[in-house]
Amino acid sequence: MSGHDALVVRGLVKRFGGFTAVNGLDLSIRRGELYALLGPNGAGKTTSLRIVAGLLSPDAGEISICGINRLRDPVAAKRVVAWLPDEPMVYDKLTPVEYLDFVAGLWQVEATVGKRRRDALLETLDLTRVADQRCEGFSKGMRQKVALAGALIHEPALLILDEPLTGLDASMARHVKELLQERVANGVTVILTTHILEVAERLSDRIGIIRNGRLVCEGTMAQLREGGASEGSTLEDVFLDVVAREEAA
Ligand SMILES: Nc1ncnc2c1ncn2[C@@H]1O[C@H](COP(=O)(O)OP(=O)(O)OP(=O)(O)O)[C@@H](O)[C@H]1O
Repeated sequence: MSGHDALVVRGLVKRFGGFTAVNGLDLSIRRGELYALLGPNGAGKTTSLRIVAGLLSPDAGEISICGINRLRDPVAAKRVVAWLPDEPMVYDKLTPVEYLDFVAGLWQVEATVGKRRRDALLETLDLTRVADQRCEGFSKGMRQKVALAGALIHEPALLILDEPLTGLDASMARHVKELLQERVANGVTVILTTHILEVAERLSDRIGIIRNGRLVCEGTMAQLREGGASEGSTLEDVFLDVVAREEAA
């Protein structure tokens, strides 16, 4: 495995009883890349990424995160990765400031550094005006942004987001997209799943499509078009074409 890649996954398998949700997944994602992992419902995206984030154990396979073996050195791997689920949990009784200070403390971020990062994240995500209000009255989108700030406070090298834009209004979605692009410009690797294909098309450097727990197609938008789609086709056209071809095979 290459120590230079943000993520290398080889032969990943996950079974739930007799059902194989991830079936020999291979992925290589470079540092500083924004990678969109797409696939139909139930394709195995969340399961695969939960394994990478250390929340599930695989039945087979190898995972390297920034050169760290995920399975052999889980504590070191956990320090460089952040996982944001589609319905993140934030503590209702805490304010965003208290929540971010708490998370920074868990990661043992030095206090002045943590405060600087916290204030910058609150500003970028347009949360400053609610920074001292308890999260209990917050909308889903606001909670998602607080959780995203929490995921970033220890400055992970690899950020994995499951459906980060679902349920966000246009302005909130823009803040999140800008934050992700800014992180990627600074060398952070971002992997996201989304069913909003225009977002994947516009934001990502590369796109992978999985079906039945396997990678069936991967590349830049230009490369995906070369794979048979007509000139000017959108990611939605490519995606539907790939899935239809796989189903027919
Ligand atoms: N804990 C579990 N127990 C049993 N089956 C599971 C479990 N978690 C996931 N699965 C099954 O594994 C398959 C893959 O699920 P997963 O959530 O990874 O798909 P996904 O690609 O993220 O789908 P979606 O786009 O709908 O979120 C599905 O058939 C799902 O029902």
